[in-house]
Amino acid sequence: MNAIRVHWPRGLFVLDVSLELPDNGVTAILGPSGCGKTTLLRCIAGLEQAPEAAIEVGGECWQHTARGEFVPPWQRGAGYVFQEASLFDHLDVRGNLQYAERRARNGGAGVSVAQATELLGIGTLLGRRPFELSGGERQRVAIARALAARPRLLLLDEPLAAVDVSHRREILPWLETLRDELRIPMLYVTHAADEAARLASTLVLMRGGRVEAAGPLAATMARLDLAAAKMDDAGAVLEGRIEARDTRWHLTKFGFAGGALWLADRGHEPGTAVRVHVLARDVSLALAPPENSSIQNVLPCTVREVAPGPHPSQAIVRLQCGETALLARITARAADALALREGAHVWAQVKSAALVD
Ligand SMILES: Nc1ncnc2c1ncn2[C@@H]1O[C@H](COP(=O)(O)OP(=O)(O)OP(=O)(O)O)[C@@H](O)[C@H]1O
Repeated sequence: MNAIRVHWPRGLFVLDVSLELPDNGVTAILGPSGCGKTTLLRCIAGLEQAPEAAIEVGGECWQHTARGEFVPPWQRGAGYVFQEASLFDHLDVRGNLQYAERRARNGGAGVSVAQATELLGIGTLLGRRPFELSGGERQRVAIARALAARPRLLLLDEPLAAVDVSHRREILPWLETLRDELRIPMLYVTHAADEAARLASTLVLMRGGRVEAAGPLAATMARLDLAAAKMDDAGAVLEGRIEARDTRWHLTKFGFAGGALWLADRGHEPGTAVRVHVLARDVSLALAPPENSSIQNVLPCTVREVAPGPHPSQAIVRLQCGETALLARITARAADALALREGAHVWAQVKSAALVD
């Protein structure tokens, strides 16, 4: 476990965070603009010196203000990837990676320049200078450079914020590869729930300088007591596998602990482990299995909780579908008409769901 405690009043804004983070996998820090995500990351990296902090990573103390300890950023072994790749323009890609490798600490994760190059698929770019790269390529090089410094912890501050949608699609699979193949814990700052849904195993929700909630991704996303449940992109994350493909209709069957959904086929072979993000606004409810409906995906569920939605006309419902939580956003009038209460049996109609890619 890594322990992070930071208290920093900055005028009207107070960053007040106390977190325990796992030693592996991706922890997403999700929150609206201005909630303190970047300041927290910069404190962990040592780029900011909070007046009251205790930061311990991988058994090393990086800062302990009460004991007067502050390890400077270059001795921390934290890899940092910014929103916009800050590469050295006078060096080619190889030179950028070698620079990082020369500054690598002993004892960090064992990733050589060659491995970082392969993990990010940038072998053909090594001779190019940064101005000869696309936005997505620059960001992949920036991530490889952070890895070549053999970090103990990889800090990613909205690495996809400055790239367009097609480049996001290009970079995300590489981040998944890092997550699956390296044993470096990653802290991934974002304000996009779908990025967190795709990459993270742990979710930290921040609001107004504080941690609103932290815990396993799927369970935290399904909580109705958090502000995130009232956002337009509120939804549940389902983990499962591709079970079959219907090539005639270009559909694929996704099975999870609770049932199965038919989704648009993205070419995954049966057996592939995937995640699906089902937005609450795409789920409607019925008391009996609907007949003659255009909706293909209907799941038997039990109501666990009904809470007010983002607008007084709306309600948000947490459902249990087998072992899996689902969220539905419906009108408050419909919730009343269906007499939805905890324990009620309903049929959830999933209008649309997407593999998170
Ligand atoms: N140098 C500073 N002095 C005082 N307050 C600051 C300073 N820099 C940032 N802030 C304030 O700290 C708060 C948190 O900023 P921060 O950049 O950490 O938020 P964020 O969640 O990363 O936002 P975004 O998603 O927009 O990047 C903001 O309210 C900001 O106005």
